[in-house]
Amino acid sequence: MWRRVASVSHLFSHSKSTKFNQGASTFKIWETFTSESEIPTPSKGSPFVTFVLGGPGSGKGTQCAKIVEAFGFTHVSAGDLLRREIASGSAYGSVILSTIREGKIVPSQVTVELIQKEMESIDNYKFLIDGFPRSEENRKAFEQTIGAEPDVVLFFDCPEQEMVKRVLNRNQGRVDDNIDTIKKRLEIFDELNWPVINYYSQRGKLHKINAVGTVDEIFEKVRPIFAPLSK
Ligand SMILES: Nc1ncnc2c1ncn2[C@@H]1O[C@H](COP(=O)(O)OP(=O)(O)O)[C@@H](O)[C@H]1O
Ligand SMILES: Nc1ccn([C@H]2C[C@H](O)[C@@H](COP(=O)(O)OP(=O)(O)O)O2)c(=O)n1
Ligand SMILES: [Mg+2]
Repeated sequence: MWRRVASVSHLFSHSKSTKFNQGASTFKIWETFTSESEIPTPSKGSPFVTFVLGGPGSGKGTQCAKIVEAFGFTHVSAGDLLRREIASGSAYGSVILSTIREGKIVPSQVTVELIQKEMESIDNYKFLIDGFPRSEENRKAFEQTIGAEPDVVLFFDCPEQEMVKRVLNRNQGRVDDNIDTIKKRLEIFDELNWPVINYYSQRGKLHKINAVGTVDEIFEKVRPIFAPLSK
């Protein structure tokens, strides 16, 4: 069952009543997950949550688009939600912008609240949460606020040099896609990502994917993970 155990609604003005905290009919926590080759079978009405991890430029967003197409997931990108918040001119926009520009991680309550609102607004039960959790703080905030764990965690493992090359060629006009910010992002990624990876590895939820190769080659490594799910 998904339940909100800590309210962060003081950060944003919206209703406290959510589809995630309305009782036993909603969302299940998968406490154990024993085999890396098996995924839990989702039941209609329960969310199937996949966290998508990897450094900047490792190909998370690109692979998410392929997974959406093949398996009918809804893509929820933490970075996109934060950029949307900046563009909306919200009170938090300028703080989010300066945090991203500095290559740092936005406070977890802000990001989790945005993810939660987005999930609540979507009429699907299969979610890809891209670029989250980027730290143990992120991970714990999601658990505490939403009261759930992911079913599957993908980790796109990519050498730094390749990530830098891809980000510098990304051409999306992002404030963090410059060499100075990338260096900081990679340092922070190196410092904060591994505890999250270890956590999910120990819980048998982690699928580590070598992210070097063509987009299609990488997707062929992703596909079998979700093959048991129909679209
Ligand atoms: N396998 C790949 N090989 C080469 N370039 C790639 C590959 N996957 C993605 N890219 C490109 O690298 C850049 C970063 O990819 P993206 O999916 O945005 O990564 P992330 O979301 O992890 O930062 C994009 O310009 C994308 O088109
Ligand atoms: N969980 C998250 C996700 C993103 N952010 C911020 C900090 C990140 O550098 C930016 C951009 O994230 P995004 O996932 O879009 O970046 P990449 O696709 O990995 O290049 O957003 C965050 O603070 N916390
Ligand atoms: Mg991305």
